[in-house]
Amino acid sequence: MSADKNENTAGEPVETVDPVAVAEPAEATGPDGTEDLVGSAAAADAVAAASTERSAAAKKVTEILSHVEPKVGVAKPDVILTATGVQRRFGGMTAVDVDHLEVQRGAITALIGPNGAGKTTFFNLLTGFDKANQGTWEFEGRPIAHTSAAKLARTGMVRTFQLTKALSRLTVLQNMLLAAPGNPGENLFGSLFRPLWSGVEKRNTAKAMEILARFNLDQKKDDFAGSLSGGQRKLLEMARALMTEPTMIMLDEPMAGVNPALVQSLLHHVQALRDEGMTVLFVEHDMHAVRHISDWVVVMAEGRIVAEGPPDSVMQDQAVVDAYLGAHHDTDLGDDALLDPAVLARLEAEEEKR
Ligand SMILES: Nc1ncnc2c1ncn2[C@@H]1O[C@H](COP(=O)(O)OP(=O)(O)OP(=O)(O)O)[C@@H](O)[C@H]1O
Repeated sequence: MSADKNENTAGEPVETVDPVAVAEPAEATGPDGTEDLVGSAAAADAVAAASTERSAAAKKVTEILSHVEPKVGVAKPDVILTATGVQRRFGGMTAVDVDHLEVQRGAITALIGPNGAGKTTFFNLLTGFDKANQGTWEFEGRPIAHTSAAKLARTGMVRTFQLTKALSRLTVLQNMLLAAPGNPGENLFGSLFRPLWSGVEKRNTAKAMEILARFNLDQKKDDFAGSLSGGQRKLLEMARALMTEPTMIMLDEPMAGVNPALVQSLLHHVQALRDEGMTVLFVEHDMHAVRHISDWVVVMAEGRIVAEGPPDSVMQDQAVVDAYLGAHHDTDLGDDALLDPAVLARLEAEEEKR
């Protein structure tokens, strides 16, 4: 998914959104070089150990979803987000044509599909970054079809953004503060009242540092965001989103540009969001990631949802294999061998020595 796709080339109006989010087109994520998400052998062991155990939250959501029939548009027991009859056309081409989708609260749902399937467009519609030609959708039972991304964030649904060039020139901490609700960029009038603002700033700084520590980025608070590795950038994107204390977090390709040796660590962080009670929806091309952490997978092809269900059964669905792999018969739909904790611990240790 690229930031330029957020723009509507059909010349139709797109709602004004948070300037943090759309300052400039995203640049490619960081180099594939050394990353230090896992700072020590002990930390690597901890991540590996955690990845082998399924959390209570994971087990619970798996149990709940095991009673849901894996068929397109199926009703879920505890829905946080619903989309119905959503269509988005560009000229004569229908990019999105979704009859019905329900997203289960507290689950990690992956949105996958081949290139051009409509994932980005659907994701942009859901998150208030584009307008549908028709359709309705609800978040927490409230209609959100005409709600901007900034307003959505205030209601508890937030999406991550690839770090733009402008944000890369700010420090890690400045990035966090800019993402805080009520920051001076969002409310210039408020920033005129310095004493009032400085109280907010102190609280926001404390909150930012707490979140950065959780992602092992607190030591980097004064570094320019642009100097972070690919994996650290992805963590900063997640950290920024958490500044709004969301109930649902939408992740834009969380594994893109991340050194494969450190994907496991990132996956662990995404799972932790679910384990804390957040609902996660993510668009992703990395099938290992999808298989490993998703509780539910939604597959798009040619604008429509062609399958949905638990990861293992969806990946074996013939319609998915046909639609998804039509053009790429050699695509690996998630070989778990790569996720073997021992292999990963070794890769991470090697990476650390470099
Ligand atoms: N702003 C736009 N103007 C015109 N056509 C667009 C626009 N955005 C997307 N499309 C078209 O809509 C279709 C769906 O694109 P979309 O980017 O949503 O797919 P995707 O599944 O996210 O693909 P990828 O995996 O490559 O990111 C494509 O044919 C694309 O060319």
